[in-house]
Amino acid sequence: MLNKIAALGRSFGYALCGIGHCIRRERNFRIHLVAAAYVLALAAYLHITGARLALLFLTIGGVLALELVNTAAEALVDLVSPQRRPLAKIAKDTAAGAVLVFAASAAGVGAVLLWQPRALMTLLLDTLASPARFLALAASALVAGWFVFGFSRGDCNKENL
Ligand SMILES: Nc1ncnc2c1ncn2[C@@H]1O[C@H](COP(=O)(O)OP(=O)(O)OP(=O)(O)O)[C@@H](O)[C@H]1O
Repeated sequence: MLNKIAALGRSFGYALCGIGHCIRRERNFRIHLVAAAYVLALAAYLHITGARLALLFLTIGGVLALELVNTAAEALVDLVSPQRRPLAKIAKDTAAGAVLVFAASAAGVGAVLLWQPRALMTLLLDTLASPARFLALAASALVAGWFVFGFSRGDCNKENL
C-alpha cells in the first residue's frame, strides 16, 4: 500500500517536472501563463463566477495542456529525427498549429466572457487617473516581460538534454 502511494507521488512528481521544464525552457508556455494571469485578474475584477469562470478555467487549462503536448511532440521529433526531414517538419508544424488554433479560440472565448464595455472603460479610466494603479500595472508588465523573455533556468532532467 505504501509502495503504491509512493509510486503515485512519484508520478505526480514527474508530471510537475514536465510542467517545470516548460516553464523554464518554453517561452510560449510562459506567454500563455502570463496571459492566463491577466485574464484571471480581469475576471476577478469583473466578478466573473460560476459557469463562466469554469469555462475560463477550462479554456486556460486547455491552452496550457496543449502547449505541454506540443513540447512533448517537439522533443520526440528531435529525438527520432535530429536531421531535418519533411515528416519531422510536418509533425512540429502541425503540433504548433494545434496550439495556435486552440489559443485563437481561447482568445475568442475570453473576449466573449469578459466583454463588459462599461466596466472595462471604468477600469481603464480609474487606472489612468490613479498613479498608484498605473504604477502597479506598469510594474506587473515589467515583471511579466522579464518572466517571458528573461526567465530561463536549469532543468530537473538536465542530464537528459
Ligand atoms: N528535424 C526537423 N526537420 C524538419 N524541419 C524541422 C526540424 N526541426 C525543426 N524544423 C522546422 O523548424 C521549425 C522550428 O523548429 P525549432 O525546433 O527550432 O523550434 P520549435 O522547437 O518547433 O519551437 P520552439 O522551440 O520555439 O517552441 C519547425 O516548426 C519546423 O518547421
